[in-house]
Amino acid sequence: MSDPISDLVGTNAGAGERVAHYAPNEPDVSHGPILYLEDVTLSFDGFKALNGLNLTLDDGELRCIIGPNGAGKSTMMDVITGRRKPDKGQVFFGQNINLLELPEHEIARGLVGRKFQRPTVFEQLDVADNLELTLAGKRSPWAVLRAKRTAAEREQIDEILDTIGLLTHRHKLAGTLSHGQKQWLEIGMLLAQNPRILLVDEPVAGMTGEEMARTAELLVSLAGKRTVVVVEHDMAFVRKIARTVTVLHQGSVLAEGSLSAVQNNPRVIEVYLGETPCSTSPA
Ligand SMILES: Nc1ncnc2c1ncn2[C@@H]1O[C@H](COP(=O)(O)OP(=O)(O)OP(=O)(O)O)[C@@H](O)[C@H]1O
Repeated sequence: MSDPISDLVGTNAGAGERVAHYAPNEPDVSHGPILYLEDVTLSFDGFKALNGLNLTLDDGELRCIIGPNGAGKSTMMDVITGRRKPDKGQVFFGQNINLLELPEHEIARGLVGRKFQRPTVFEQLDVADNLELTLAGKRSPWAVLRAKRTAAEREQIDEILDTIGLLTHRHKLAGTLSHGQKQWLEIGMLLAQNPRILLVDEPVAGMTGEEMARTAELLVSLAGKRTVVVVEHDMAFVRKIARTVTVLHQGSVLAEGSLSAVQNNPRVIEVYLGETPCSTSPA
């Protein structure tokens, strides 16, 4: 009978130690966290956009990241996704995968998915074809149109359509969707790549109140199965979904904890000059 451990590859221990094995993309989350950033610094022409940043995310949590303009939020996401390499520091996925050693395209494949603020769907393809394109890793929209969908692909597409609430829109051209529906489709396209961590940048900018509420439900429903990181300025939305909130300022963590704890933190209040996140109306 085959031993499941011996089917896996990779080891993170020296000779004589008890050896733990992991498949190449399988993070060791036995201690809880799925992402560790330690003392990460990244400078642009001597200016430290990230300055000794420490951040730990637990596997399956939903984390909101807030911070004033220029705090380093986008740069942090660039580092986590491998788009930029820091000058200094460590970035680990689980305890065993050094993200600094992986190119961006490998990180995107099953490890970390990133959704940028503006939706980038294929407007001339229908909703299901958009999902198929990312699911199958097919190289072009033409390949999707030509190739026949397998039963497994159909099942996966249905599951994602159900998750993002677009089952009844499967045959609609993506270009005809509302802004909110395009954002959900793009989240679905990320899900099709099956990332363990989802980074979502300002998901509700430009959405109606109803779309915002559905987006909150969607992101909350994704946590648990995946780790979800939401970078958001809209405090009404953060209030709807927040568990743990991290406040970035000048490239490092200023405060972290429950939303009410960070809102009442004098250093946070000072940084926001009494505006958001402390003076927005209750949800
Ligand atoms: N390519 C770059 N070259 C020079 N400076 C940069 C570059 N990218 C970012 N910065 C600077 O680094 C700092 C952090 O920028 P970043 O975009 O990460 O902040 P942010 O928190 O995402 O801000 P915002 O909320 O406005 O999007 C800012 O002062 C910004 O001007």
